[in-house]
Amino acid sequence: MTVKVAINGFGTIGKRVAEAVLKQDDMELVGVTKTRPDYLAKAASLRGLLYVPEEKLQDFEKSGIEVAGTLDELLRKVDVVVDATPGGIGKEYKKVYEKYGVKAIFQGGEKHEVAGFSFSTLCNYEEAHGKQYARVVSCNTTGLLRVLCTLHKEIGIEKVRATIVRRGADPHETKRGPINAIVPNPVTLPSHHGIDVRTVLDIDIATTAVVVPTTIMHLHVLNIVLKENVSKEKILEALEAAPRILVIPSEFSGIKDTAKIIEMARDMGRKRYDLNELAVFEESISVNGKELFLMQAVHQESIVVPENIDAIRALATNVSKEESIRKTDSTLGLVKTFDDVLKVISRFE
Ligand SMILES: NC(=O)C1=CN([C@@H]2O[C@H](COP(=O)(O)OP(=O)(O)OC[C@H]3O[C@@H](n4cnc5c(N)ncnc54)[C@H](OP(=O)(O)O)[C@@H]3O)[C@@H](O)[C@H]2O)C=CC1
Ligand SMILES: O=C(OP(=O)(O)O)[C@H](O)COP(=O)(O)O
Repeated sequence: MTVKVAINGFGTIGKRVAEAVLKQDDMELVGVTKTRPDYLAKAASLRGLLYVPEEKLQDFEKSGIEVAGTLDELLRKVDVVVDATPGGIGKEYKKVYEKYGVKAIFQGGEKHEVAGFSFSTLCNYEEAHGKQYARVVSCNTTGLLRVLCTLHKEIGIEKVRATIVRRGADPHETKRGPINAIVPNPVTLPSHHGIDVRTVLDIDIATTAVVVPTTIMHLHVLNIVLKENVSKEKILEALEAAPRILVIPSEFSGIKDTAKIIEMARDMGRKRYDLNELAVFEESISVNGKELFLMQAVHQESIVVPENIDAIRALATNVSKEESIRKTDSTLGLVKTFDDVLKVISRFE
């Protein structure tokens, strides 16, 4: 079965999910929507994929950008819509999705209640089968859950305390900051990230967050109390066996910060230097009895893309979790180990 997909909101997340859908042999990208007639709208129009809300038709006509139809027309043609509009707007669109009986996947900027089900592949893929709505949790929550669900399943987690160092803006965002400050975010504790984790995984977790002047990645400092004493080897074994977690051997690789991780993605030839994998610094993993510390980096613009593709399958098909991960990760070219990274980089021309 081919799942017909629409993307409402062709921005940072939407354009990446659209490209990922195009790579799936069991999905068809029917169209994407734009509200502003800019270069991305023009590019989508050249592919015959551009749909716009009815009240915006005139703006596109004036700009000479040809549209394939209205958002309502697009929704009549599809099985699933991925809503990647700015946070809070998806809630308004839900009424339209309901009207056309189309399944919808929302993003982390929406509240859990909008979908009533928050999704993270490694944690709850199977529970999504047959649902009408799902919300792919935000980039930070996706990064946290990849590690936490893996360790909870393998060893068991008693308690998590974490600090999220958030990037100030995405690279294209001109009007955000800070430019020269570290901002408590929020100053009253805890931050929303731990609360968001609990919409998927019922564990004792509390998080704090600060925003810093960088655009490329978030960084998490995790302190996890496990249910039993562990060794560093056991943690490494669990993380290396899990999909979408890339352990970075900082010592010999020379990769000791987020700038170097992004340089690695550039050397790999990743489009827009995307890194769908969660990057865990091997050197940071330290264990004392049941207590584990580690640091990990999240490429905020791309980490949720594989989860969106899995969410489409989980809602609209009977494909198993393992098969969906296999299809998604192989089509998007995800790597499992640092040796795989080296193999990709060594293909330089
Ligand atoms: N950026 C990030 O790091 C991450 C974001 N998220 C979440 O993903 C969601 C989308 O964020 P992001 O991609 O960054 O946002 P962007 O602002 O980059 O993209 C949103 C797009 O939606 C379009 N849009 C705006 N208003 C409307 C509307 N009323 N109807 C249809 N389209 C509209 C805009 O394009 P135009 O108006 O030109 O058509 C814009 O390009 C949010 O919930 C966010 O919290 C999740 C993980 C990471
Ligand atoms: O950090 C993010 O989400 P999160 O902190 O809610 O996990 C996303 O990158 C979106 O962040 P923004 O709301 O600062 O644009």
